[in-house]
Amino acid sequence: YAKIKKNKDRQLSSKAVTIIGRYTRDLPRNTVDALIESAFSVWARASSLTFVRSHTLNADIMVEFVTNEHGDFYPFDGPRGTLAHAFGPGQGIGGDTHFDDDEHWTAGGTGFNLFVVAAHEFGHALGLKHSRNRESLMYPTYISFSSANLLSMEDVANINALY
Ligand SMILES: CNC(=O)[C@@H](NC(=O)[C@H](CC(C)C)CN(O)C=O)C(C)(C)C
Ligand SMILES: [Ca+2]
Ligand SMILES: [Zn+2]
Ligand SMILES: [Zn+2]
Repeated sequence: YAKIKKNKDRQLSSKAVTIIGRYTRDLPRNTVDALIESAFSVWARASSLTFVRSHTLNADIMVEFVTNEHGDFYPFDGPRGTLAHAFGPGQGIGGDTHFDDDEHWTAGGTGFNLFVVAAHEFGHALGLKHSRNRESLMYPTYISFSSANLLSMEDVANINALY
């Protein structure tokens, strides 16, 4: 029974992801898709989570690039300052992740690394809070990580405590 139960839980830890609205103009569309996908794979590798790309509007995690006031109570603030935000798991806006398109998004080099920021945001979308440790991906300020070991031991322990 325990095995079946584990598998049942495993099914529950599959998340559908839809990217909506205008993509950032800083990067080619397929680069954005690839960076978002690799940000999810950071969490999939460290847990039993799986992510499936969707095009429905009721996916678990809706991803979009927006600026300033954008329909939730957390308007963005122009260039720099807040880079992005994500809502914890739940119905409706739960899990949704917004990137401030007044930032300059990059795949490496000058600007803010979309892969790193997305991995942080998806941590929130999966239910993680901030960490006080600078080596944690869930540290509240942007650090251009070496994408090698993005997750700290604490991050891995925390995601596995949830799923
Ligand atoms: C460069 N600007 C920063 O470092 C800003 N931090 C952020 O924008 C956080 C995202 C980073 C960590 C990817 C917001 N956050 O926690 C979203 O879940 C400030 C520290 C200025 C707020
Ligand atoms: Ca901003
Ligand atoms: Zn928002
Ligand atoms: Zn955060």
